[in-house]
Amino acid sequence: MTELSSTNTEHSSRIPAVELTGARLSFGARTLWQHLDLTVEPGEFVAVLGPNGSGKTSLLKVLLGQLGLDSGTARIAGSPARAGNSNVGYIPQQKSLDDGLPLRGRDLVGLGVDGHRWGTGLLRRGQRRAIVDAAIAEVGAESYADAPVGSLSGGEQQRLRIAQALVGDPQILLCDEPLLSLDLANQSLVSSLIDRRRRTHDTAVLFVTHEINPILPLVDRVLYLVDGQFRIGTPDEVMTSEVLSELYRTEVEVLHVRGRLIVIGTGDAIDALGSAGGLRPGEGVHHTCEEHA
Ligand SMILES: Nc1ncnc2c1ncn2[C@@H]1O[C@H](COP(=O)(O)OP(=O)(O)OP(=O)(O)O)[C@@H](O)[C@H]1O
Repeated sequence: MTELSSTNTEHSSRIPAVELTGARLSFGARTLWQHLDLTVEPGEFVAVLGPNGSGKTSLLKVLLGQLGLDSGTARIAGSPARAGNSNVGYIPQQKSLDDGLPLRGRDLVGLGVDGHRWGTGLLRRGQRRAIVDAAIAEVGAESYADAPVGSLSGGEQQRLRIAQALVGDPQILLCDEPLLSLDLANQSLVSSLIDRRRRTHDTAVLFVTHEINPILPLVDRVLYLVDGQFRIGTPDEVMTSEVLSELYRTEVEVLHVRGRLIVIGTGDAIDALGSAGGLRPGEGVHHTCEEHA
């Protein structure tokens, strides 16, 4: 397998937010990915792309300590990946919250406090409230934080989920398609909240998406998974006709149209969305690229 890899030299002396070494994950006879080496530096924004079933969510589950690797290691901020790690914030795939759910916005955010670094039950009520209020303010959700979550729009719910993921002050944020079913304005708002967090707190971001165009200006590197193969590199290294044709083992064309990339020939949802790229010259491309056999 050929893989591209790159390192962010700017941060090279710090403990990586994520380190996967020789990682392999399979279910039964099917190997989702193997020989995966990925180091994500603090403050780095990595987009995880690939067709349905390529193992993107499973990768997040490994980092969340919910799935074990078949071989290799997964480390978060220098320690083995484990469940309940307060260094990890997680924004799960968006599911609309039930209308009748007896939960206010601030209760949803508060769930992120429990079991985190402050320890369950150790916080005084006032401290807990201050932490939750700060997270709500960080995403600008003050005006609806006391409303039942089921009554809120998708964009409002998503802001609260981000607050919930950030309330534990994580060093890494794992996002599973956080823009799904949001309109363009909310996609932009949610992406910029996540981007602001990594810039102000040096939080690393692993962002699973089928739609790279809305986040392309933010992306440092792409991990592109297809049918057991993968490539890692900057968007302009990975999002090319040559690399994607090799990955998909069929002719794939990447077109630059009005500042976006349109990918033709992959036969998956990315085609239908008419996106999967959108390189803007000079943005987020500061890495070197090496090839490994
Ligand atoms: N616990 C499990 N047991 C067996 N197979 C599993 C398990 N979890 C995931 N899989 C399979 O592994 C494959 C990868 O699943 P995963 O959810 O990681 O893909 P994905 O790339 O996130 O897909 P999508 O883009 O559709 O969300 C799928 O074929 C899925 O059915």
